[in-house]
Amino acid sequence: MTSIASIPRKLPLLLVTEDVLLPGSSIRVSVTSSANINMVKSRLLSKSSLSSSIIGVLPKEPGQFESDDIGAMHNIGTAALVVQVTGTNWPRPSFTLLVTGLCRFRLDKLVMEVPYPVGVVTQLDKLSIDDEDDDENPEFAALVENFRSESTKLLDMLDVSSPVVARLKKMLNSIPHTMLADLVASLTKASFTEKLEILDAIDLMERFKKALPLLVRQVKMLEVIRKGTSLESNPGRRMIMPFQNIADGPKTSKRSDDEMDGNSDTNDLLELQKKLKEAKLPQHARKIVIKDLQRLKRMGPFSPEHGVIRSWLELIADLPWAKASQETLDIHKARKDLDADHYAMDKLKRRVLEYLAVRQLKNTLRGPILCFVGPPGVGKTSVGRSIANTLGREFYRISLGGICNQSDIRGHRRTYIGSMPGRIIQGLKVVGVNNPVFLLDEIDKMGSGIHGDPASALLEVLDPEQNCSFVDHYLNVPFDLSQVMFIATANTTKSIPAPLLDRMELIHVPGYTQEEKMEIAEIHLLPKQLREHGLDSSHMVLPQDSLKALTAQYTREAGVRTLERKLGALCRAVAVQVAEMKLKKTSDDPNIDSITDEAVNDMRGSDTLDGSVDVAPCAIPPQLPIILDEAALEDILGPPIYDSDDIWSRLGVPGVAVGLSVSLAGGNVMMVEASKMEGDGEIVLTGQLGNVMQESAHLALNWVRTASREYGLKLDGEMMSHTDIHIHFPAGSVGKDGPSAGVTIATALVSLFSGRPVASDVAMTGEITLRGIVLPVGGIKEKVLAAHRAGMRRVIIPKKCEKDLVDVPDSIKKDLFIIPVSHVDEVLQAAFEGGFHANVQLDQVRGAITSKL
Ligand SMILES: Nc1ncnc2c1ncn2[C@@H]1O[C@H](COP(=O)(O)OP(=O)(O)OP(=O)(O)O)[C@@H](O)[C@H]1O
Repeated sequence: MTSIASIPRKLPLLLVTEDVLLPGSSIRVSVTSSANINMVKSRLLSKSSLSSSIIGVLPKEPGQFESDDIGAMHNIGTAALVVQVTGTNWPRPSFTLLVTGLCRFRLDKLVMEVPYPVGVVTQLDKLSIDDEDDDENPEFAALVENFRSESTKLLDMLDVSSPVVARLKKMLNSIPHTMLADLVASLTKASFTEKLEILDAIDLMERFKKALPLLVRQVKMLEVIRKGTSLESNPGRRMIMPFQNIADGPKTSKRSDDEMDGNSDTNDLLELQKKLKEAKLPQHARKIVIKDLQRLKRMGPFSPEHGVIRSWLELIADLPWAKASQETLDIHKARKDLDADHYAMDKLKRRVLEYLAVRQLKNTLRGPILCFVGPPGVGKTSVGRSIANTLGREFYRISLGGICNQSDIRGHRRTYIGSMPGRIIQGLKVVGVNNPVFLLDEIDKMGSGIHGDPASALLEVLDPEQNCSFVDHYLNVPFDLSQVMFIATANTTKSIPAPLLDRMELIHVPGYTQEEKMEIAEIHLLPKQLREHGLDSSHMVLPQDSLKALTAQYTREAGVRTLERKLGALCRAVAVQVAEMKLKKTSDDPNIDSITDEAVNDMRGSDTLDGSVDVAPCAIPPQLPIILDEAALEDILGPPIYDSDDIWSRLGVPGVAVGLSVSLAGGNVMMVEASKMEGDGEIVLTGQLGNVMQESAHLALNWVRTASREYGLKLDGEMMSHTDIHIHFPAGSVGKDGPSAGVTIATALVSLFSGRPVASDVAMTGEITLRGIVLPVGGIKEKVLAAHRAGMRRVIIPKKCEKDLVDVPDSIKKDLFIIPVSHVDEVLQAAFEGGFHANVQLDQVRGAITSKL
């Protein structure tokens, strides 16, 4: 049976209420309690050695099956080999184990109780069969003899076409008596207590004495049935399957509790059948479902496939095959709703309305999938939600960030343990209608692993030609997704696979200006936060100056998510004060209707509150509304995190210039610091620069070296060979790349070698060539906004990017002096106070080059 000589001293324990496993026999155990599930997951599903498949099966009194109560454990159990694990993880974990008993053990002590019990055990039976106990005791010998002859009778009455019976029949005389009693007892129909007594009989003689009456009873019962029902004509119906422990005999002998179980199972099945009927399945699905439902009815509840087929049928019954929300598409209402929910975002709103208008006219969903691209917190997800609201459709967000398997979209095949449907089908089950708005969030963050590319599965989902018959691997029946409206969001388009990108219409949602953020905070975020904290404007006022300080000094982001969080923190602080005031009033006058004690407790995180205790004494109770001035902000949120002055303090030193960059989080100002020291002519670049940025730094240095004579810089070959140049980009832990810092590095170097500081109110962006020509770069709107946020007055941009300024709000353009340039010389003229004059002859040559561009 097994090649091991002894069982491990420590065994993970499986608590079984359904049956008693006797050594030599096999049973199926359904695993549903949390301790047993934990044991299966951590011992059986994750390990594969033989010793990890040996577990201790401990019988547990049937009445206590709901709990994992360790106290209810029996102290004698059966060490068992787990032969098979089947089951599913979805919709809830449920496994069935096929276990074969090896030998008895005594539980000495528990060494672990959670997440599943592990005990130190003493083996009670031998595993080897060669050293038989001698049968010198005549009484014992007679008992065994009697037992063998009754066993022969029993086997004679069983169906020999069963391989198990045939094998036992052949082996009966050679089965050692140490195993005989257990083996034959497991064939008989006996109660839990009767079998437990056999398990507890450690002494062999006692074991035979306990097993013999059960055997005799079984033989007699079969004889009666045989006579009464002329079973000779149909012997096959009396089949007993020893290793499956279905020692039921003919159907007529079924116990009444079994029948009850059967009935409840039948009721469940009837209910499932009814649900399936109501689900109005399409013809192609109905055929498959009927077939599987028939199979399920024929199957016993312990069959390994039972749980799998049942979960699948339940999913089919829950899916919205024919259920849809009533759509209410009214362009005027849509415009109103979008305006009411979101400030600014004009371009996005316009495109969304166009999209909806075309849908209304054509009455179809075919067309590009809208993809909102922009930094975090600019409202991409919430616009998706507004679209669903205005259309009267259900909204469901599918987060794609980090998924890297095709099965996340398309599901696992049903043959896998723990298989489940993909996120699309799961979403449909949750919303319960077949025409929701699905927001595919963070489509740019999908990875690609060894188990297939999720992007290719998504292609099928988004393709109107194919998605009317989308096949999820788990469902394995086509589902029509053509009524689902998909909207995607992304922070960048760089990491979206080209075929997916091709299928989507990109709508860029840029970051907000300081003023826009303040408007959004005032109109949307603050009222929302007040509402969520049970407050209103009669409790709290945030003056304009405080709001300005909050946006400028406590947040630095393209969107408004941190701003919303900070407003939430202010509301929480005010809520505590208001609650305490009300509580104080209540304790003074119990008739005053007040906020509940629990609410105050919640806000303070305190466990108890019994009237007089715990209320922090308010020296002077604040007057309502509480006005949050800048000092109050500092009290609640701590000192300002961003000081717009810090950038100024580092300027005004030769070798420092301010550049502009864009990241996923929006635009940023970026300092470039250059310094020189004695050395061997090396150039050192620090600040986690990518390859393109490093090349750009070398290029800028070479341009400065070439142009040094014309600008009168002390930078000849002799000097360079004794000088090291260090260029640093602060915020060294943040990776940076791209060519757009070219002009900033060149300016910082010219400033370093000329000893003249760059004007402190100038920020710049642009790529340069070896000849000093300034090339266009991306992200102009974000960069200009970042410069404005940082308090810069002048922004140098490549001339070819002038057209991108249309996206910059007029209020910002009015505040800034934007200088378009085509050559580094123009950059230098603008960047240094009073300009930076080159030699006239070279100026003319350069003028000729740039005019040709
Ligand atoms: N223009 C706006 N008007 C009103 N509220 C806004 C606006 N922009 C953003 N918000 C609010 O900011 C919060 C964050 O927005 P949301 O979660 O939609 O951002 P997102 O762009 O989807 O971010 P992510 O890329 O991180 O998913 C929401 O509460 C949203 O209502």
